[in-house]
Amino acid sequence: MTPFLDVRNIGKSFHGVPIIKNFSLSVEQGSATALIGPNGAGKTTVFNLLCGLYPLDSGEIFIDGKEISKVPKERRIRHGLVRSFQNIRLVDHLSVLDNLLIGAYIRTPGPRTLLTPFRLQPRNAVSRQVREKLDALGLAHIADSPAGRLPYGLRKRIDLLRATLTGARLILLDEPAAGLNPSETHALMRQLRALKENGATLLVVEHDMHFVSSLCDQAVVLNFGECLARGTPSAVMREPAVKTAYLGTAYERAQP
Ligand SMILES: Nc1ncnc2c1ncn2[C@@H]1O[C@H](COP(=O)(O)OP(=O)(O)OP(=O)(O)O)[C@@H](O)[C@H]1O
Repeated sequence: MTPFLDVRNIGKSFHGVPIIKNFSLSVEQGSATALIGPNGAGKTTVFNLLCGLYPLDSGEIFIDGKEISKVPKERRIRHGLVRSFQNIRLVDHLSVLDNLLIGAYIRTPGPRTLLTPFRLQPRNAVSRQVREKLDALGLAHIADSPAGRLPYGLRKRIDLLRATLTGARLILLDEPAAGLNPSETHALMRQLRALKENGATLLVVEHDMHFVSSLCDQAVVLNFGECLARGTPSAVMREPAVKTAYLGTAYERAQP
């Protein structure tokens, strides 16, 4: 089976220093993969390369069998690639519904539709569909609230819903659980699992290994820009090389 995301031997240097070295990654559709590793390992750089923020020095990236290595960053969304950032990027003074309409209208761009989110045209079928999506998450009651007034956990979920409304098929998540309390984490987890069940493919950078184990089918460990281990989250965390990378050689010496 062709992987949905196929990253082949990518490399990137900054100022002559190799940061990502011959890194490959294969992700099946409808699965969740965690990209983990110690600070400075290169996780964010891999995300930036996937999004097209930096050009690749070497290697290729395919989404659903199509090469996107040279597709400009703003066009990658057409291939179903979206990124949900750790710092939420909602428009605070707009309502939840209007924020979501911005996501939904990215699927149907054009001068006429671009005006619609800002109430310059009558509400239409898209708005009804977006309300239904909110309702399905049990969030219909916040549709008309200004996004900026919501608690952080709800803003996070709206940000994720907006990303999915763009027609996203591959969602990159930057530390989704950071800053959430346990009940917010649980609600976000449910939303992410539902996305997976509906066929979305998730790639997650996350330090919370409990979250990773609950959500992800595979974990890929990056260290100094290279793949150190891959497998199920629990299997990779048992690997001595991974423990050493996270905790230093002192950890290994302390083991019986
Ligand atoms: N634009 C850039 N120019 C120069 N060096 C960079 C650039 N982006 C990243 N780096 C360097 O690349 C290395 C990897 O950084 P990156 O942010 O990808 O790591 P990370 O695994 O995401 O770390 P963390 O978990 O701390 O966020 C670091 O040494 C960083 O300083």
